[in-house]
Amino acid sequence: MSDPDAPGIDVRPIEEAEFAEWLRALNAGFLREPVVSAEVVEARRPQFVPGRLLGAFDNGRCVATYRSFAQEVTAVGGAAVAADAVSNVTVTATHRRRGVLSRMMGADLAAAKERGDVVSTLIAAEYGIYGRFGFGPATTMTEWVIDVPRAGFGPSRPAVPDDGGRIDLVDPEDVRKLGPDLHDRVRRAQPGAVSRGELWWQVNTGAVPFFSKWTEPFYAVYRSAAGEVEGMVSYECDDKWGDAKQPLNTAEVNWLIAATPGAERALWHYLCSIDWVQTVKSGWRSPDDVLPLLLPDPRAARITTQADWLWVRLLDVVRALEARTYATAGELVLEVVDAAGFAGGRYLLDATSDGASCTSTTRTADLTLEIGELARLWLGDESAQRLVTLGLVREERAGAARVADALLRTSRRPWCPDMF
Ligand SMILES: CC(=O)SCCNC(=O)CCNC(=O)[C@H](O)C(C)(C)COP(=O)(O)OP(=O)(O)OC[C@H]1O[C@@H](n2cnc3c(N)ncnc32)[C@H](O)[C@@H]1OP(=O)(O)O
Repeated sequence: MSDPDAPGIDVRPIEEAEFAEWLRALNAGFLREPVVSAEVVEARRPQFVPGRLLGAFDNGRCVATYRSFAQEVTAVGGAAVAADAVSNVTVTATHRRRGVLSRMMGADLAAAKERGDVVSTLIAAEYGIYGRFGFGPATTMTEWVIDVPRAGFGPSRPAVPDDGGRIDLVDPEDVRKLGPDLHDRVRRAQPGAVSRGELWWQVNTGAVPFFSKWTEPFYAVYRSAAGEVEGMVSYECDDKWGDAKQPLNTAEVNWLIAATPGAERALWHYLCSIDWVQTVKSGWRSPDDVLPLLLPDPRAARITTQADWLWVRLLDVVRALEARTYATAGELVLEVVDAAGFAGGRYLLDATSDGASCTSTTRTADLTLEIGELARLWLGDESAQRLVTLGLVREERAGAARVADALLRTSRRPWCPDMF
């Protein structure tokens, strides 16, 4: 596919023999050392799925990369929805702003629609990139830094959960064995969470040399009094000491998952009770994580990052709206505008406590909105009333945004624990 706007630049799915060159271009696009060892190429080879890795080529050199893969994202209520997850998007600096991303994105979204994927998902490097393609920020992420001495646990607290459970350090093999089932349980209960393939566990426990550098983290597992694995955390410490021989370690959480409130509380208490650790960095958490309130003094937790996280592009409004549950019963007519032509139309959402139906309708619309704004509402994170105030949703019937919020919003905010 050559394009009149960028003559000579060929955008197409790559061949497996081009994978190493594609990885080199990926590194160059992310401003990382533009070389890839044979070992890393082999470690990443499972990511090569025919047709799902796009590249742009100019004079035989790869100058842009784009990868999509099959994923499930959890809708409100727990249904797993088929997603086209987008990652590894780069256009080399020499070829930027000549429409190369637009061509790759157009081809991938069309293929995803054709396959029957309900949504496309991604984590955006920069806020301004993906809105034009119909994506909307559907979840938010918050990072906290905890000043451990100020948190108020005191030095005497043992790291034994107060509910009869226990915490043990385990090895990477244990994580690969115990993690997938636990994660499956967690993500199916968490709107906005996404599936993790087998490769995720290998990469994140150092079983395959995916990155040029790897530091082995600590892994701790929480088991309930009944012996069930209910929580797991991966964290690193930096072995820092001050001039006056005072311990100044930071424990930085790579990821923490918990299937029960008891496991969640116990793992944070554990992290805040490790001798020598003065600071705990929470990693990417839900904006309404209970973390600060778990501390005797919640002010010891300071927010260091708060930003958009999972972006969603609805490809099939009917299936997306029927997949989720609703807080109450009600009807809403949505005029959805989608310039790309994938999912626009006027839809009647009829929600009951037993499920919802969504059908094309000719009834007068209650709300008019772009497809990306519907993505913000889909997982319940954003408020239709706020979007009306922002001029991003138009109320065609007075009070319709309030009805939308009553139907769509959730008591806990959606969250995607993963970067992909
Ligand atoms: C899911 C992920 O992988 S996120 C990672 C994204 N990658 C990066 O950030 C790496 C560094 N950046 C890049 O590789 C490139 O600049 C990309 C991929 C962001 C954009 O690629 P390009 O080929 O330059 O984009 P393209 O020419 O198709 O741009 C289309 C439109 O998007 C706009 N746009 C592109 N990038 C940005 C940006 N970072 N911020 C705001 N607008 C942008 C362009 O201005 C253009 O707008 P227009 O149609 O009004 O003229």
